[in-house]
Amino acid sequence: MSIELKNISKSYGPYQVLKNINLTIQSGELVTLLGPSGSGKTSLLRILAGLEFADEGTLLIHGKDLTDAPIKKRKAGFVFQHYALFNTMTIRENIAYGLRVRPRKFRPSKKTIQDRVNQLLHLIRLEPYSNRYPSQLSGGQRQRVALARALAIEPHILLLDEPFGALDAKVRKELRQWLRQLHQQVKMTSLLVTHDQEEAFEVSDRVVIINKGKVEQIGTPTEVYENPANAFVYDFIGNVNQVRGKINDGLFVNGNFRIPVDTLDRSDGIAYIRPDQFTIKAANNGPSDCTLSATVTHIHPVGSVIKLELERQDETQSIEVEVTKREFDELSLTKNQHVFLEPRQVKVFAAD
Ligand SMILES: Nc1ncnc2c1ncn2[C@@H]1O[C@H](COP(=O)(O)OP(=O)(O)OP(=O)(O)O)[C@@H](O)[C@H]1O
Repeated sequence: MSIELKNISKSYGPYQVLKNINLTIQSGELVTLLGPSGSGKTSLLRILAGLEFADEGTLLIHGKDLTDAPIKKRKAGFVFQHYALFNTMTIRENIAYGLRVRPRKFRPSKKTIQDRVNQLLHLIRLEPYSNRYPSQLSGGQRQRVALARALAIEPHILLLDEPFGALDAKVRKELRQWLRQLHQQVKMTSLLVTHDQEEAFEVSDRVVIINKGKVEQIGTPTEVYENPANAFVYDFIGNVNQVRGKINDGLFVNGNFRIPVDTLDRSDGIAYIRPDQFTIKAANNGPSDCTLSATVTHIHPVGSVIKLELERQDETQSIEVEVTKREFDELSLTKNQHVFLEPRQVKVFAAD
């Protein structure tokens, strides 16, 4: 089932939390809303779920206008950060709950419910735990049960609001991989809300970057990482070096560092360069204007990657660079060594 949000806006009193949101989620896609705290992610999810209503705009699910429809009509499965499992029911009973409480007319037979629960227990890999109570499970296991319970009712769409937010880093990582595999099996149209970049990039088909109630960029994780649409996205996604300078006559200038830019407008500008987008050279034999001259001040090996801190020679600014262990060994870099940094990719945006 596809989801289409068209020109969705929402205010609480004078405060506009969502501004003209347009988003289409294809059938079977897993899309993540990623943004800082207070950017409007949960508000958008709640509008989709029918827990809130938009002031303006349209919501279509599988082409059907459900903008003003109540929760029931949307056939959404939810999983929230705080698993609301029923503590007095076993895992099996928890998963079966949504089907068992249906009016008699719509309730599947006992056998059908049992088969569905068995299938879901298998899917979440908790068959041996089916007769335990939630308090006898770990936090990660409980969230898997919450997901099975959401899927039991055969929802048309799945809404996940920081489902792993309350779990520790290692468990989160395991559950991310598990969610990705699970999604490949069930192919349910899903919207995940998170402020965890790694989580968003690891599990999603596409990511929606949202800030102050506005969509900043929509794309695959690779598109968003490699080609951020604007300064906010550059800053928000991954580590980045910012070099502040002036844009004038089609050139961005900061000290001895000059980069041609598309605009002829005069303004302050910021050049963004990711730490892994530098080529380090012992001697400057490239076009000198596009190269930063710097001295190595710190060397931090982090697994197969070496993080370097360097101090520019023409300006007071430290630059972060990441190289592979192999590059590092080939260059035989040492502390206090003077090198030239040639950015392979730089993007300049006018400073606000
Ligand atoms: N019922 C409400 N009444 C008034 N303001 C609200 C209400 N719900 C949310 N807000 C405000 O709307 C803004 C967006 O909130 P929302 O929960 O959608 O953000 P979020 O991106 O999900 O944040 P977080 O990551 O911290 O959960 C916030 O400033 C919040 O205070």
